[in-house]
Amino acid sequence: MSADNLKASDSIDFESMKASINFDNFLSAGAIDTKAQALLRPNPKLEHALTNSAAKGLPPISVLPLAGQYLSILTKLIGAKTVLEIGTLGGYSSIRFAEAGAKVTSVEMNPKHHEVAVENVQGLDVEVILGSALEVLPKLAEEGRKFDLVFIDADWDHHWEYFDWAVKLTRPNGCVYLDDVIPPLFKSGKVEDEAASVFTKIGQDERVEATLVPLVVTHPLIPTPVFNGYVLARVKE
Ligand SMILES: C[S@@+](CC[C@H](N)C(=O)[O-])C[C@H]1O[C@@H](n2cnc3c(N)ncnc32)[C@H](O)[C@@H]1O
Repeated sequence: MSADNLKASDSIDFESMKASINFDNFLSAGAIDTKAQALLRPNPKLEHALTNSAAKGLPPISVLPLAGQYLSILTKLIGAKTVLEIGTLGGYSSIRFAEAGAKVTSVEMNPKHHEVAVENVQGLDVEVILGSALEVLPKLAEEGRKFDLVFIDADWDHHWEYFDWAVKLTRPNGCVYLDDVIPPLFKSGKVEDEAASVFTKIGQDERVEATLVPLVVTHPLIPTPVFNGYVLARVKE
C-alpha cells in the first residue's frame, strides 16, 4: 500500500501521516533518539554503573537509557515487587528494576560481569547469582520461587528455553519480557520459518498471551538504525 492509497479523514492529519510514510525516515532515527533523551533525568547510580563497567572492560551492551526507563515504568505500572533477570552484565537494568521498587534476582554466567555487577548494585535490593541460566532457573523453580516480572536478556540461542522457564517462574497475571527477538531472525541472512519458531512456540503456548513489540533503535556504537523488538507475554491465571 502506498501513502496515496490512504484516505484522508476529518480526524487524521493526513498530510503529516503521508509525510511520515517514507522509508528514508529511518535515516532520522538517530536524530529522533537524540531528541527523546530529553525524557531522561540524571541518575548517578546508573551513570556510575556505566563508567565502572567500561573501566572494567565490560562490553557496552546494557539496555539503552530509554529502554531502561521503559523497564522502570513497566515495573511500576504492574506493581512488580519481585523481578527475575536473565543476563545481568554490569547490573544496569537490575538497578532500574530495583530503583522502581522491586527485589531483583539476576542470573549471570560470566564471573567478571558478576563481580562488576555486585559492585554496581551495592546498596540496592539485588541478588546476583553466578551461574548459567539453564542450570540456575530449574533450581529457582524447585525452590518454588515466583516472580512478578521476568526479563530475559542473555544469549540469543536459547530464547525458547529461557521463555519456558520464565513462564514457570512467573506468578499468574505476571509478565515475561523476552528481549532482542528480531536480530536472531536474520542470523542466516533471511527470515525463514525455522528462525521464526520462537513466535510459533510462544503462540501455541496456552499458558500465555503474548505480543511482539517491534522497535527501531539507535546505538551510539552502531552506524545504522537497528530493527529490534521484544515479546511481552502475560501469564494466564
Ligand atoms: C545483553 S547483556 C545483559 C545486559 C543487562 N541486562 C543490562 O541491560 O544491563 C547479556 C548478559 O548475559 C550473560 N549471559 C549470556 N548467556 C548466559 C547464560 N546462559 N546464563 C547467564 N547469563 C548469560 C552475558 O554474560 C551478558 O553479561
